[in-house]
Amino acid sequence: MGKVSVSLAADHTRSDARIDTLILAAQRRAPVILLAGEGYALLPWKLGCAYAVLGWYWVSCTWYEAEPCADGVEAPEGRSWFHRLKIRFDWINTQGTPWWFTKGAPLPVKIPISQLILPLTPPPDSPTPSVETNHDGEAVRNAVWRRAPARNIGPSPFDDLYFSPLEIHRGKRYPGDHLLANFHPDPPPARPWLHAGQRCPSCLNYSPRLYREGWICLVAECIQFWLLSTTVGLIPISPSMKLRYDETFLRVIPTPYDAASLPYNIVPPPPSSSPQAEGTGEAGSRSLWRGFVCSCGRSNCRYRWERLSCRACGQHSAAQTDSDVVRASAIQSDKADPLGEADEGSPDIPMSVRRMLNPCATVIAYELPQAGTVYHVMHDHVEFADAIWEAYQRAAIHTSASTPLFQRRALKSNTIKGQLLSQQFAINSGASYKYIVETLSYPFADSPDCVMDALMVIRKRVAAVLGEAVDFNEILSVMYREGQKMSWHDDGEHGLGPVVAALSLGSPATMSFRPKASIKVHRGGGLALSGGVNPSQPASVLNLTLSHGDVVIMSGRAIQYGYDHRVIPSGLRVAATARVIRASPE
Ligand SMILES: O=C(O)CCC(=O)C(=O)O
Ligand SMILES: [Fe+2]
Repeated sequence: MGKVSVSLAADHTRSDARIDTLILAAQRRAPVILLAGEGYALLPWKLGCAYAVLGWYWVSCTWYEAEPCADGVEAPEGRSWFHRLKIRFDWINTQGTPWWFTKGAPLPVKIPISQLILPLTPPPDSPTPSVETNHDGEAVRNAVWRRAPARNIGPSPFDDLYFSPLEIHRGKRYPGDHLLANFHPDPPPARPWLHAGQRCPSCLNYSPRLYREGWICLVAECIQFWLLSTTVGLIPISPSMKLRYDETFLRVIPTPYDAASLPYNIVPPPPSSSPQAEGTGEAGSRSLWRGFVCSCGRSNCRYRWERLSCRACGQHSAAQTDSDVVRASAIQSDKADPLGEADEGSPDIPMSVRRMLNPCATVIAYELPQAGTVYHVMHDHVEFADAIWEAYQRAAIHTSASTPLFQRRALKSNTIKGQLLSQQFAINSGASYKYIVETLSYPFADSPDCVMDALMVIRKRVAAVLGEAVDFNEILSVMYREGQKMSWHDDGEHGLGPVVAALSLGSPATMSFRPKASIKVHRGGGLALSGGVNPSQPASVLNLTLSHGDVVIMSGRAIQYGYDHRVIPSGLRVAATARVIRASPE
Protein backbone atom coordinates (compact mmCIF):
# COMPACT_ATOMS: atom_id res chain seq x y z
CA MET A 1 0.00 0.00 0.00
CA GLY A 2 3.00 2.30 -0.47
CA LYS A 3 3.14 4.81 -3.28
CA VAL A 4 3.10 3.39 -6.78
CA SER A 5 5.39 5.54 -8.87
CA VAL A 6 6.11 3.37 -11.90
CA SER A 7 3.65 2.60 -14.64
CA LEU A 8 3.32 -0.77 -16.32
CA ALA A 9 4.60 -1.59 -19.80
CA ALA A 10 2.75 -4.92 -19.95
CA ASP A 11 0.18 -6.95 -18.01
CA HIS A 12 1.30 -8.58 -14.81
CA THR A 13 1.05 -12.28 -15.61
CA ARG A 14 2.23 -15.49 -14.09
CA SER A 15 4.85 -15.88 -16.79
CA ASP A 16 6.86 -13.42 -14.69
CA ALA A 17 8.61 -15.47 -11.98
CA ARG A 18 8.12 -12.73 -9.38
CA ILE A 19 4.38 -12.54 -9.96
CA ASP A 20 4.07 -16.31 -10.04
CA THR A 21 6.02 -16.65 -6.78
CA LEU A 22 3.75 -14.21 -4.99
CA ILE A 23 0.60 -15.95 -6.19
CA LEU A 24 2.09 -19.31 -5.23
CA ALA A 25 3.03 -17.87 -1.84
CA ALA A 26 -0.59 -16.84 -1.42
CA GLN A 27 -1.97 -20.23 -2.43
CA ARG A 28 0.51 -22.17 -0.32
CA ARG A 29 0.62 -19.69 2.53
CA ALA A 30 4.39 -19.55 2.32
CA PRO A 31 5.72 -16.87 4.65
CA VAL A 32 7.60 -14.13 2.80
CA ILE A 33 10.09 -11.55 4.02
CA LEU A 34 9.37 -7.91 3.23
CA LEU A 35 11.97 -5.16 2.99
CA ALA A 36 11.29 -1.44 3.20
CA GLY A 37 13.42 0.61 0.81
CA GLU A 38 14.76 4.10 1.44
CA GLY A 39 11.94 6.55 0.80
CA TYR A 40 9.14 4.06 1.50
CA ALA A 41 6.22 6.39 2.11
CA LEU A 42 4.65 4.54 5.04
CA LEU A 43 7.69 4.30 7.34
CA PRO A 44 7.20 6.77 10.18
CA TRP A 45 10.89 7.77 10.11
CA LYS A 46 13.66 8.18 7.56
CA LEU A 47 15.52 4.95 6.98
CA GLY A 48 18.97 6.41 6.26
CA CYS A 49 20.12 3.34 4.32
CA ALA A 50 19.09 1.38 1.23
CA TYR A 51 16.66 -0.98 2.96
CA ALA A 52 15.57 -2.54 6.22
CA VAL A 53 14.12 -6.00 6.73
CA LEU A 54 10.62 -5.57 8.16
CA GLY A 55 9.83 -9.17 9.03
CA TRP A 56 7.80 -12.21 7.92
CA TYR A 57 4.40 -11.71 6.28
CA TRP A 58 1.78 -13.95 4.72
CA VAL A 59 -0.13 -13.06 1.59
CA SER A 60 -3.76 -12.79 2.60
CA CYS A 61 -5.19 -11.54 -0.68
CA THR A 62 -4.20 -10.98 -4.30
CA TRP A 63 -6.29 -9.33 -6.95
CA TYR A 64 -5.96 -7.49 -10.23
CA GLU A 65 -6.75 -3.88 -10.96
CA ALA A 66 -6.86 -1.98 -14.24
CA GLU A 67 -4.11 0.55 -14.85
CA PRO A 68 -4.46 2.90 -17.82
CA CYS A 69 -1.64 2.47 -20.36
CA ALA A 70 0.78 5.40 -20.16
CA ASP A 71 1.25 7.63 -23.19
CA GLY A 72 3.42 6.07 -25.85
CA VAL A 73 3.15 2.56 -24.39
CA GLU A 74 1.69 -0.09 -26.67
CA ALA A 75 -1.68 -1.17 -25.25
CA PRO A 76 -2.86 -4.80 -25.26
CA GLU A 77 -5.25 -5.70 -28.06
CA GLY A 78 -8.81 -4.57 -27.46
CA ARG A 79 -8.23 -2.52 -24.31
CA SER A 80 -6.43 0.55 -23.08
CA TRP A 81 -5.36 -0.72 -19.69
CA PHE A 82 -2.99 -3.24 -18.17
CA HIS A 83 -3.70 -5.74 -15.42
CA ARG A 84 -1.74 -4.86 -12.30
CA LEU A 85 -1.48 -7.46 -9.55
CA LYS A 86 -2.15 -6.10 -6.08
CA ILE A 87 -1.15 -7.97 -2.96
CA ARG A 88 -2.10 -7.66 0.64
CA PHE A 89 0.59 -8.77 3.10
CA ASP A 90 -0.27 -9.42 6.73
CA TRP A 91 2.20 -9.48 9.62
CA ILE A 92 2.75 -12.98 11.02
CA ASN A 93 1.60 -12.76 14.60
CA THR A 94 4.03 -15.26 16.06
CA GLN A 95 6.77 -12.64 15.69
CA GLY A 96 5.25 -10.45 18.40
CA THR A 97 5.18 -6.68 17.98
CA PRO A 98 6.93 -5.49 14.81
CA TRP A 99 10.34 -4.05 15.67
CA TRP A 100 9.59 -1.03 13.49
CA PHE A 101 6.44 -0.16 15.38
CA THR A 102 7.08 3.13 17.16
CA LYS A 103 4.72 3.93 19.99
CA GLY A 104 3.00 7.23 19.40
CA ALA A 105 3.99 7.45 15.70
CA PRO A 106 1.05 8.25 13.46
CA LEU A 107 -0.21 5.12 11.72
CA PRO A 108 -1.22 5.36 8.09
CA VAL A 109 -4.41 3.53 8.93
CA LYS A 110 -6.50 3.62 12.07
CA ILE A 111 -5.97 0.26 13.69
CA PRO A 112 -6.64 -0.15 17.38
CA ILE A 113 -3.35 -1.17 18.99
CA SER A 114 -5.19 -4.01 20.71
CA GLN A 115 -5.78 -5.53 17.29
CA LEU A 116 -2.23 -5.29 16.12
CA ILE A 117 -1.08 -8.44 17.82
CA LEU A 118 -3.64 -11.16 18.01
CA PRO A 119 -3.17 -14.29 20.09
CA LEU A 120 -2.45 -17.42 18.15
CA THR A 121 -2.56 -21.03 19.31
CA PRO A 122 -0.69 -23.22 16.88
CA PRO A 123 -2.15 -26.65 16.17
CA PRO A 124 -0.23 -29.59 17.63
CA ASP A 125 1.31 -30.64 14.29
CA SER A 126 2.45 -27.32 12.86
CA PRO A 127 4.11 -27.95 9.52
CA THR A 128 7.61 -26.63 8.94
CA PRO A 129 7.72 -24.62 5.74
CA SER A 130 10.82 -24.94 3.63
CA VAL A 131 11.73 -21.56 2.29
CA GLU A 132 15.25 -20.96 1.12
CA THR A 133 17.30 -17.85 1.61
CA ASN A 134 18.20 -17.48 -2.00
CA HIS A 135 18.21 -14.33 -4.09
CA ASP A 136 17.70 -16.22 -7.32
CA GLY A 137 14.11 -15.69 -8.51
CA GLU A 138 13.75 -19.18 -9.98
CA ALA A 139 15.16 -20.83 -6.87
CA VAL A 140 12.71 -18.95 -4.69
CA ARG A 141 9.83 -19.93 -6.95
CA ASN A 142 10.92 -23.58 -6.82
CA ALA A 143 11.16 -23.44 -3.04
CA VAL A 144 7.60 -22.16 -2.82
CA TRP A 145 6.47 -24.83 -5.29
CA ARG A 146 7.94 -27.54 -3.11
CA ARG A 147 5.97 -26.32 -0.15
CA ALA A 148 2.96 -28.45 0.58
CA PRO A 149 -0.34 -26.83 -0.36
CA ALA A 150 -1.90 -24.91 2.50
CA ARG A 151 -3.75 -27.39 4.67
CA ASN A 152 -7.02 -25.65 4.97
CA ILE A 153 -7.40 -24.76 1.34
CA GLY A 154 -8.73 -28.27 0.81
CA PRO A 155 -11.02 -29.13 -2.03
CA SER A 156 -13.11 -26.03 -1.57
CA PRO A 157 -13.13 -23.49 -4.36
CA PHE A 158 -13.33 -20.81 -1.70
CA ASP A 159 -9.63 -20.07 -1.54
CA ASP A 160 -9.24 -19.92 -5.30
CA LEU A 161 -11.86 -17.30 -5.31
CA TYR A 162 -10.31 -15.43 -2.49
CA PHE A 163 -6.68 -15.54 -3.51
CA SER A 164 -6.53 -14.91 -7.22
CA PRO A 165 -9.65 -13.60 -8.89
CA LEU A 166 -8.17 -13.80 -12.38
CA GLU A 167 -7.85 -17.53 -12.17
CA ILE A 168 -11.29 -18.47 -11.03
CA HIS A 169 -12.96 -17.89 -14.31
CA ARG A 170 -12.91 -21.40 -15.62
CA GLY A 171 -16.58 -22.04 -16.03
CA LYS A 172 -16.96 -23.13 -12.39
CA ARG A 173 -19.67 -21.83 -10.12
CA TYR A 174 -19.01 -21.20 -6.50
CA PRO A 175 -21.14 -21.81 -3.49
CA GLY A 176 -22.04 -18.88 -1.31
CA ASP A 177 -20.28 -17.97 1.87
CA HIS A 178 -22.88 -19.65 4.02
CA LEU A 179 -21.77 -23.02 2.65
CA LEU A 180 -18.15 -22.55 3.57
CA ALA A 181 -18.42 -23.81 7.11
CA ASN A 182 -19.24 -27.26 5.72
CA PHE A 183 -16.08 -27.32 3.65
CA HIS A 184 -13.74 -26.25 6.42
CA PRO A 185 -13.44 -28.27 9.59
CA ASP A 186 -10.48 -25.94 10.34
CA PRO A 187 -11.64 -22.74 8.68
CA PRO A 188 -9.27 -20.05 7.57
CA PRO A 189 -9.29 -16.91 9.68
CA ALA A 190 -12.15 -14.56 9.11
CA ARG A 191 -11.55 -12.04 6.35
CA PRO A 192 -14.14 -9.40 6.98
CA TRP A 193 -13.88 -7.74 3.58
CA LEU A 194 -14.81 -11.01 1.97
CA HIS A 195 -18.12 -11.01 3.73
CA ALA A 196 -18.69 -7.46 2.61
CA GLY A 197 -18.14 -8.57 -1.00
CA GLN A 198 -20.70 -9.65 -3.52
CA ARG A 199 -21.39 -11.76 -6.56
CA CYS A 200 -21.09 -9.99 -9.91
CA PRO A 201 -24.38 -9.85 -11.77
CA SER A 202 -22.52 -10.24 -15.08
CA CYS A 203 -19.96 -13.00 -14.52
CA LEU A 204 -21.57 -14.48 -11.38
CA ASN A 205 -18.17 -14.59 -9.66
CA TYR A 206 -17.67 -13.27 -6.20
CA SER A 207 -15.26 -10.38 -5.49
CA PRO A 208 -14.38 -9.03 -2.06
CA ARG A 209 -15.13 -5.46 -1.03
CA LEU A 210 -11.86 -3.50 -0.98
CA TYR A 211 -12.74 0.15 -1.38
CA ARG A 212 -14.96 2.55 0.50
CA GLU A 213 -16.17 4.08 -2.75
CA GLY A 214 -18.04 0.95 -3.68
CA TRP A 215 -17.85 -2.66 -4.71
CA ILE A 216 -15.86 -3.52 -7.87
CA CYS A 217 -15.79 -6.74 -9.89
CA LEU A 218 -12.16 -7.91 -9.82
CA VAL A 219 -12.47 -10.66 -12.44
CA ALA A 220 -10.34 -9.33 -15.28
CA GLU A 221 -12.24 -11.13 -18.04
CA CYS A 222 -15.64 -9.79 -16.92
CA ILE A 223 -17.24 -6.91 -18.82
CA GLN A 224 -17.86 -5.26 -15.44
CA PHE A 225 -14.17 -5.52 -14.43
CA TRP A 226 -12.92 -2.42 -12.62
CA LEU A 227 -16.17 -0.51 -12.81
CA LEU A 228 -17.43 1.05 -9.61
CA SER A 229 -20.81 -0.21 -8.55
CA THR A 230 -22.81 2.70 -7.10
CA THR A 231 -26.43 3.40 -6.31
CA VAL A 232 -26.70 5.21 -9.64
CA GLY A 233 -25.21 2.32 -11.56
CA LEU A 234 -21.73 1.38 -12.81
CA ILE A 235 -19.25 4.19 -13.26
CA PRO A 236 -15.71 4.11 -14.68
CA ILE A 237 -12.84 4.66 -12.27
CA SER A 238 -10.85 7.56 -13.66
CA PRO A 239 -7.08 7.54 -13.12
CA SER A 240 -7.34 10.66 -10.96
CA MET A 241 -9.88 9.08 -8.60
CA LYS A 242 -8.38 8.32 -5.20
CA LEU A 243 -9.79 5.04 -3.99
CA ARG A 244 -9.62 4.59 -0.23
CA TYR A 245 -9.43 1.16 1.34
CA ASP A 246 -12.54 0.17 3.21
CA GLU A 247 -12.25 0.09 7.02
CA THR A 248 -13.21 -3.58 7.04
CA PHE A 249 -10.46 -4.36 4.56
CA LEU A 250 -7.87 -2.67 6.78
CA ARG A 251 -8.78 -4.67 9.83
CA VAL A 252 -5.99 -6.93 11.08
CA ILE A 253 -6.66 -10.62 10.61
CA PRO A 254 -5.09 -13.47 12.55
CA THR A 255 -2.35 -15.52 10.94
CA PRO A 256 -3.51 -18.91 9.67
CA TYR A 257 -1.74 -21.91 11.15
CA ASP A 258 -0.08 -22.77 7.86
CA ALA A 259 1.75 -19.47 7.69
CA ALA A 260 2.55 -19.18 11.37
CA SER A 261 5.51 -21.52 11.71
CA LEU A 262 8.49 -19.62 10.38
CA PRO A 263 11.62 -21.13 8.84
CA TYR A 264 13.80 -18.96 11.06
CA ASN A 265 13.70 -15.74 13.01
CA ILE A 266 14.99 -12.83 10.98
CA VAL A 267 14.82 -10.18 13.65
CA PRO A 268 18.27 -10.12 15.28
CA PRO A 269 18.33 -10.39 19.05
CA PRO A 270 18.71 -6.99 20.71
CA PRO A 271 22.38 -6.08 20.95
CA SER A 272 24.09 -6.79 24.21
CA SER A 273 25.79 -3.88 25.91
CA SER A 274 28.95 -5.93 26.22
CA PRO A 275 30.72 -6.70 22.95
CA GLN A 276 32.36 -9.77 24.44
CA ALA A 277 28.97 -11.23 25.26
CA GLU A 278 27.76 -10.16 21.85
CA GLY A 279 30.39 -12.07 19.98
CA THR A 280 31.02 -14.70 22.66
CA GLY A 281 34.68 -14.15 21.93
CA GLU A 282 34.35 -14.99 18.26
CA ALA A 283 35.68 -11.88 16.57
CA GLY A 284 34.72 -13.20 13.17
CA SER A 285 31.15 -14.10 13.99
CA ARG A 286 28.25 -13.34 11.64
CA SER A 287 26.45 -11.73 14.54
CA LEU A 288 29.10 -9.00 14.51
CA TRP A 289 28.02 -7.49 11.24
CA ARG A 290 24.30 -7.73 11.20
CA GLY A 291 22.05 -4.77 11.69
CA PHE A 292 20.45 -3.94 15.01
CA VAL A 293 17.63 -1.93 16.41
CA CYS A 294 18.86 0.68 18.87
CA SER A 295 16.99 1.34 22.10
CA CYS A 296 15.94 4.62 20.47
CA GLY A 297 13.81 2.51 18.11
CA ARG A 298 15.77 3.03 14.90
CA SER A 299 17.34 0.34 12.77
CA ASN A 300 21.03 0.54 11.97
CA CYS A 301 23.60 -1.16 9.78
CA ARG A 302 26.68 -2.41 11.61
CA TYR A 303 29.25 -0.16 9.99
CA ARG A 304 32.04 -0.14 12.55
CA TRP A 305 34.29 -3.09 13.24
CA GLU A 306 34.71 -2.76 16.97
CA ARG A 307 31.35 -1.61 18.35
CA LEU A 308 27.72 -0.92 17.60
CA SER A 309 26.97 2.67 16.89
CA CYS A 310 23.56 4.22 16.26
CA ARG A 311 23.55 6.73 13.42
CA ALA A 312 20.24 8.16 14.58
CA CYS A 313 20.92 8.95 18.24
CA GLY A 314 24.71 8.53 18.54
CA GLN A 315 24.56 5.87 21.29
CA HIS A 316 27.18 3.17 21.07
CA SER A 317 28.19 0.03 22.89
CA ALA A 318 31.56 -0.51 24.55
CA ALA A 319 34.35 -1.39 22.13
CA GLN A 320 35.83 -4.85 21.82
CA THR A 321 39.03 -5.50 23.74
CA ASP A 322 42.30 -7.35 23.18
CA SER A 323 40.64 -10.50 24.48
CA ASP A 324 38.65 -10.51 21.22
CA VAL A 325 41.79 -10.80 19.10
CA VAL A 326 41.96 -14.20 17.39
CA ARG A 327 45.51 -15.46 17.74
CA ALA A 328 47.35 -16.76 14.72
CA SER A 329 47.64 -20.15 16.47
CA ALA A 330 43.84 -20.39 16.58
CA ILE A 331 43.19 -19.99 12.86
CA GLN A 332 42.86 -22.96 10.59
CA SER A 333 46.41 -23.86 9.66
CA ASP A 334 46.13 -27.14 7.74
CA LYS A 335 47.67 -25.68 4.63
CA ALA A 336 46.99 -27.49 1.42
CA ASP A 337 49.94 -29.04 -0.36
CA PRO A 338 51.17 -26.12 -2.50
CA LEU A 339 51.35 -28.30 -5.58
CA GLY A 340 47.94 -29.87 -4.99
CA GLU A 341 46.28 -26.79 -6.37
CA ALA A 342 48.36 -26.87 -9.51
CA ASP A 343 47.74 -30.62 -9.93
CA GLU A 344 44.00 -30.25 -9.67
CA GLY A 345 44.60 -27.56 -12.11
CA SER A 346 42.78 -25.26 -14.35
CA PRO A 347 43.19 -27.20 -17.61
CA ASP A 348 43.06 -24.21 -19.94
CA ILE A 349 45.51 -22.10 -17.98
CA PRO A 350 49.20 -22.88 -18.59
CA MET A 351 51.15 -22.85 -15.34
CA SER A 352 54.67 -23.31 -14.08
CA VAL A 353 56.06 -23.96 -10.60
CA ARG A 354 59.29 -22.78 -9.06
CA ARG A 355 60.91 -22.61 -5.65
CA MET A 356 62.01 -19.36 -4.10
CA LEU A 357 64.82 -19.45 -1.54
CA ASN A 358 64.76 -16.21 0.40
CA PRO A 359 62.28 -16.60 1.98
CA CYS A 360 61.52 -20.24 1.18
CA ALA A 361 58.32 -20.42 -0.82
CA THR A 362 56.66 -22.19 -3.71
CA VAL A 363 55.59 -19.89 -6.52
CA ILE A 364 53.04 -21.01 -9.10
CA ALA A 365 52.63 -18.82 -12.17
CA TYR A 366 49.35 -19.03 -14.14
CA GLU A 367 49.19 -17.49 -17.62
CA LEU A 368 45.84 -15.88 -18.31
CA PRO A 369 45.62 -15.85 -22.13
CA GLN A 370 46.32 -12.43 -23.66
CA ALA A 371 46.10 -10.78 -20.27
CA GLY A 372 49.05 -11.47 -17.98
CA THR A 373 50.29 -13.71 -15.21
CA VAL A 374 48.87 -14.47 -11.78
CA TYR A 375 51.54 -15.59 -9.29
CA HIS A 376 50.57 -17.47 -6.16
CA VAL A 377 53.33 -17.30 -3.54
CA MET A 378 53.04 -19.89 -0.73
CA HIS A 379 55.59 -19.54 2.07
CA ASP A 380 57.07 -22.49 3.92
CA HIS A 381 57.00 -20.51 7.16
CA VAL A 382 54.44 -17.87 7.99
CA GLU A 383 55.57 -16.48 11.35
CA PHE A 384 56.10 -13.09 9.66
CA ALA A 385 52.36 -13.04 8.93
CA ASP A 386 51.24 -13.95 12.47
CA ALA A 387 52.28 -10.61 13.97
CA ILE A 388 50.71 -8.58 11.16
CA TRP A 389 47.46 -10.53 11.48
CA GLU A 390 47.14 -9.85 15.19
CA ALA A 391 48.22 -6.23 14.75
CA TYR A 392 45.44 -5.65 12.21
CA GLN A 393 42.84 -6.83 14.71
CA ARG A 394 44.28 -4.65 17.47
CA ALA A 395 44.33 -1.62 15.16
CA ALA A 396 40.66 -2.21 14.34
CA ILE A 397 39.73 -2.51 18.03
CA HIS A 398 41.75 0.44 19.32
CA THR A 399 40.47 2.89 16.78
CA SER A 400 39.37 6.43 17.31
CA ALA A 401 35.82 6.77 18.58
CA SER A 402 35.02 9.55 16.12
CA THR A 403 36.79 8.35 12.97
CA PRO A 404 36.89 4.56 13.10
CA LEU A 405 39.56 3.00 10.91
CA PHE A 406 37.84 -0.13 9.70
CA GLN A 407 34.35 0.56 8.45
CA ARG A 408 31.90 -0.80 5.96
CA ARG A 409 31.89 1.96 3.36
CA ALA A 410 29.21 3.23 1.00
CA LEU A 411 29.25 1.46 -2.36
CA LYS A 412 29.79 3.82 -5.27
CA SER A 413 28.31 1.67 -7.97
CA ASN A 414 25.05 1.32 -6.10
CA THR A 415 22.11 1.72 -8.45
CA ILE A 416 19.34 1.48 -5.87
CA LYS A 417 17.97 4.34 -3.86
CA GLY A 418 19.64 4.97 -0.51
CA GLN A 419 23.06 4.10 0.80
CA LEU A 420 24.29 0.54 0.44
CA LEU A 421 27.39 -0.53 2.35
CA SER A 422 30.12 -2.85 1.17
CA GLN A 423 30.14 -6.11 3.11
CA GLN A 424 33.68 -5.87 4.35
CA PHE A 425 35.33 -3.45 6.76
CA ALA A 426 38.09 -1.50 5.04
CA ILE A 427 40.60 1.32 5.14
CA ASN A 428 42.59 2.70 2.28
CA SER A 429 46.09 4.12 2.62
CA GLY A 430 48.11 6.25 0.23
CA ALA A 431 46.62 7.35 -3.10
CA SER A 432 42.85 7.24 -3.08
CA TYR A 433 41.33 4.11 -4.52
CA LYS A 434 37.87 5.15 -5.45
CA TYR A 435 36.75 2.30 -7.57
CA ILE A 436 34.94 -0.13 -5.35
CA VAL A 437 33.88 1.81 -2.33
CA GLU A 438 34.06 5.38 -1.24
CA THR A 439 37.02 4.90 1.06
CA LEU A 440 38.59 7.89 2.54
CA SER A 441 42.32 7.47 2.31
CA TYR A 442 44.89 7.82 5.10
CA PRO A 443 48.38 9.04 4.17
CA PHE A 444 50.98 6.31 4.72
CA ALA A 445 52.37 8.33 7.66
CA ASP A 446 49.00 8.21 9.46
CA SER A 447 48.22 4.58 8.69
CA PRO A 448 48.54 1.91 11.36
CA ASP A 449 51.89 0.06 11.49
CA CYS A 450 50.28 -3.20 10.40
CA VAL A 451 49.36 -1.62 7.06
CA MET A 452 52.92 -0.49 6.44
CA ASP A 453 54.25 -3.91 7.52
CA ALA A 454 51.92 -5.60 5.04
CA LEU A 455 53.05 -3.21 2.32
CA MET A 456 56.69 -4.01 3.06
CA VAL A 457 56.08 -7.76 2.74
CA ILE A 458 54.23 -7.23 -0.54
CA ARG A 459 56.99 -5.02 -1.98
CA LYS A 460 59.68 -7.58 -1.09
CA ARG A 461 57.81 -10.56 -2.53
CA VAL A 462 56.94 -8.71 -5.72
CA ALA A 463 60.60 -7.72 -6.19
CA ALA A 464 61.68 -11.33 -5.59
CA VAL A 465 59.12 -12.85 -7.96
CA LEU A 466 59.14 -10.30 -10.77
CA GLY A 467 62.83 -9.38 -10.46
CA GLU A 468 62.00 -5.67 -10.32
CA ALA A 469 60.80 -3.30 -7.61
CA VAL A 470 57.32 -1.87 -7.87
CA ASP A 471 56.73 1.41 -6.10
CA PHE A 472 53.22 0.78 -4.75
CA ASN A 473 51.59 4.02 -3.60
CA GLU A 474 48.22 2.65 -2.46
CA ILE A 475 47.10 -0.21 -0.23
CA LEU A 476 43.54 -1.25 0.55
CA SER A 477 43.17 -3.27 3.77
CA VAL A 478 39.98 -5.28 3.98
CA MET A 479 38.74 -7.22 7.02
CA TYR A 480 36.19 -9.96 6.43
CA ARG A 481 33.93 -11.48 9.06
CA GLU A 482 32.14 -14.80 8.73
CA GLY A 483 29.91 -14.85 5.64
CA GLN A 484 31.46 -11.80 3.98
CA LYS A 485 33.01 -11.95 0.55
CA MET A 486 34.07 -9.75 -2.33
CA SER A 487 31.96 -10.47 -5.41
CA TRP A 488 33.08 -10.42 -9.03
CA HIS A 489 34.86 -7.21 -9.95
CA ASP A 490 38.02 -5.92 -11.56
CA ASP A 491 40.50 -3.49 -10.05
CA GLY A 492 40.63 -1.31 -13.19
CA GLU A 493 40.99 2.33 -12.25
CA HIS A 494 42.26 5.51 -13.87
CA GLY A 495 46.01 5.47 -13.80
CA LEU A 496 46.30 1.89 -12.44
CA GLY A 497 49.76 0.40 -12.84
CA PRO A 498 50.26 -3.07 -14.33
CA VAL A 499 50.98 -4.86 -11.02
CA VAL A 500 48.44 -5.48 -8.23
CA ALA A 501 49.58 -7.62 -5.29
CA ALA A 502 47.84 -8.82 -2.12
CA LEU A 503 48.82 -10.41 1.20
CA SER A 504 46.29 -12.83 2.75
CA LEU A 505 46.01 -13.22 6.52
CA GLY A 506 43.77 -15.41 8.67
CA SER A 507 41.24 -17.92 7.39
CA PRO A 508 41.77 -19.47 3.95
CA ALA A 509 39.86 -17.98 1.02
CA THR A 510 39.09 -19.03 -2.54
CA MET A 511 40.09 -16.49 -5.16
CA SER A 512 38.62 -17.10 -8.62
CA PHE A 513 39.14 -15.53 -12.03
CA ARG A 514 36.76 -15.58 -14.96
CA PRO A 515 36.92 -13.89 -18.35
CA LYS A 516 34.54 -10.98 -18.72
CA ALA A 517 31.38 -11.78 -20.68
CA SER A 518 32.65 -9.59 -23.49
CA ILE A 519 36.06 -8.05 -23.32
CA LYS A 520 35.05 -4.44 -23.38
CA VAL A 521 37.18 -1.44 -24.21
CA HIS A 522 37.93 -0.05 -20.79
CA ARG A 523 36.29 3.30 -20.40
CA GLY A 524 37.99 4.03 -17.14
CA GLY A 525 34.72 5.28 -15.74
CA GLY A 526 32.58 3.70 -13.02
CA LEU A 527 33.17 0.19 -11.78
CA ALA A 528 31.72 -2.55 -13.95
CA LEU A 529 30.57 -4.84 -11.13
CA SER A 530 29.58 -7.97 -12.93
CA GLY A 531 28.65 -10.18 -9.98
CA GLY A 532 25.28 -11.76 -9.44
CA VAL A 533 23.42 -14.75 -10.74
CA ASN A 534 23.67 -14.62 -14.48
CA PRO A 535 23.77 -17.90 -16.32
CA SER A 536 25.25 -16.22 -19.41
CA GLN A 537 28.37 -15.30 -17.42
CA PRO A 538 31.39 -17.47 -18.16
CA ALA A 539 32.52 -19.87 -15.44
CA SER A 540 35.71 -19.24 -13.51
CA VAL A 541 38.88 -20.47 -15.20
CA LEU A 542 41.22 -20.30 -12.21
CA ASN A 543 40.59 -20.96 -8.52
CA LEU A 544 43.31 -20.37 -5.92
CA THR A 545 43.17 -21.28 -2.25
CA LEU A 546 44.75 -18.38 -0.40
CA SER A 547 46.11 -19.34 3.01
CA HIS A 548 47.52 -17.29 5.88
CA GLY A 549 50.69 -15.56 4.62
CA ASP A 550 50.12 -16.20 0.89
CA VAL A 551 50.80 -13.43 -1.61
CA VAL A 552 49.01 -13.13 -4.96
CA ILE A 553 50.47 -10.99 -7.72
CA MET A 554 48.43 -9.98 -10.77
CA SER A 555 50.95 -8.84 -13.35
CA GLY A 556 49.54 -7.28 -16.53
CA ARG A 557 47.07 -4.44 -16.76
CA ALA A 558 44.99 -6.43 -19.24
CA ILE A 559 44.01 -8.84 -16.43
CA GLN A 560 41.77 -6.10 -15.05
CA TYR A 561 40.21 -5.42 -18.44
CA GLY A 562 39.81 -9.01 -19.58
CA TYR A 563 38.97 -10.80 -16.33
CA ASP A 564 36.96 -10.37 -13.17
CA HIS A 565 38.05 -11.81 -9.85
CA ARG A 566 36.18 -12.76 -6.69
CA VAL A 567 37.28 -13.74 -3.17
CA ILE A 568 35.26 -15.95 -0.82
CA PRO A 569 36.91 -16.30 2.60
CA SER A 570 36.02 -19.22 4.88
CA GLY A 571 35.98 -17.07 8.02
CA LEU A 572 37.73 -14.18 9.73
CA ARG A 573 40.31 -12.84 7.31
CA VAL A 574 42.34 -9.79 6.34
CA ALA A 575 43.58 -8.95 2.84
CA ALA A 576 45.93 -6.08 2.05
CA THR A 577 46.06 -5.26 -1.66
CA ALA A 578 48.68 -2.87 -3.02
CA ARG A 579 48.53 -0.96 -6.31
CA VAL A 580 50.20 1.84 -8.19
CA ILE A 581 47.73 4.61 -8.98
CA ARG A 582 48.90 7.66 -10.89
CA ALA A 583 46.82 10.85 -10.68
CA SER A 584 44.57 11.08 -13.71
CA PRO A 585 44.00 14.39 -15.49
CA GLU A 586 40.21 14.23 -14.86
O1 LIG B 1 40.44 -10.26 -0.45
C1 LIG B 1 41.32 -10.34 -1.30
O2 LIG B 1 42.22 -11.17 -1.23
C2 LIG B 1 41.34 -9.43 -2.52
C3 LIG B 1 40.44 -8.27 -2.43
C4 LIG B 1 40.32 -7.59 -3.77
O3 LIG B 1 40.10 -8.18 -4.77
C5 LIG B 1 40.42 -6.12 -3.82
O4 LIG B 1 40.70 -5.50 -2.80
O5 LIG B 1 40.23 -5.59 -4.91
FE1 LIG C 1 40.15 -6.86 -6.47
